[in-house]
Amino acid sequence: MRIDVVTLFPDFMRQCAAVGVVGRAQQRELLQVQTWNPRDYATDNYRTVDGRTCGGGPGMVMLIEPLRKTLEAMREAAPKPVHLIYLSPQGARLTQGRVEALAEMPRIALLCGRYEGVDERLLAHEVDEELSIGDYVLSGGELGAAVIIDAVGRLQEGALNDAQSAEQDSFSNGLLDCPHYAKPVHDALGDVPEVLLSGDHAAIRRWRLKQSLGRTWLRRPDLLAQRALDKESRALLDEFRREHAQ
Ligand SMILES: Nc1nonc1C(=O)N[C@H]1C[C@@H]1c1ccc(S(N)(=O)=O)cc1
Repeated sequence: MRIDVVTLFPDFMRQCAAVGVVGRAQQRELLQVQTWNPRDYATDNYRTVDGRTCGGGPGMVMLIEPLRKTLEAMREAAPKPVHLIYLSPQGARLTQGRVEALAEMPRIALLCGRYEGVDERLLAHEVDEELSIGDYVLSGGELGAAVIIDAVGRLQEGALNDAQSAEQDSFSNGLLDCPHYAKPVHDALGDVPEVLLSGDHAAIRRWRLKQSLGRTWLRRPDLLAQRALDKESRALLDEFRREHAQ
């Protein structure tokens, strides 16, 4: 998979994509992250990429022309058609479901706004999708781009080894993940739950599912409402609720 990033801070984006699982995915050529700096496509002597917002008021807006030239060069750099995503608080909220869909695409591009954002005409003409990582305003879209690169990059086939399997991740099955423990079995902070030491894999699976259901019920009931539960899950959640009520 190829991810192109249009950003005024290419070094920052390259560093974000160079570490950990995503960095390893790039080394294994499972993922390619390519940055494009609109300042390289500004034609005036000052390499201007922003302008005053029309109608007055504070703040600057990213100009059309440098971005249009940047996107043209980005599209021409590789034959694969590109799905262009703009990071903004006005976008649809990023979810794991959307991450999984994006991870299946051969090529996406991430447009990172700075200042007050990007000229609306450029957005209307060029952007395929607007996504938000949360209901707050950042100083740039780069952190949103980094989130997408990480969430999508780790899902590339071969990026995670067995110990890091994505299957158990929170949201991978629409539920929050269960709690995890490592040695020592006994600690001043408490003991590892007995069932995890039992070697009874069926009991461990049931315990983990019950904990996932219970945590989701306690912390994110909205996720539970979106999910049909099978007979086993309903029974385990009822058990968790009864124990929680005691
Ligand atoms: N939240 C976010 N999720 O992804 N990106 C986020 C973000 O805050 N980006 C900000 C730098 C850029 C920006 C873009 C658009 C607007 S605007 N005029 O639409 O309000 C304001 C700020």
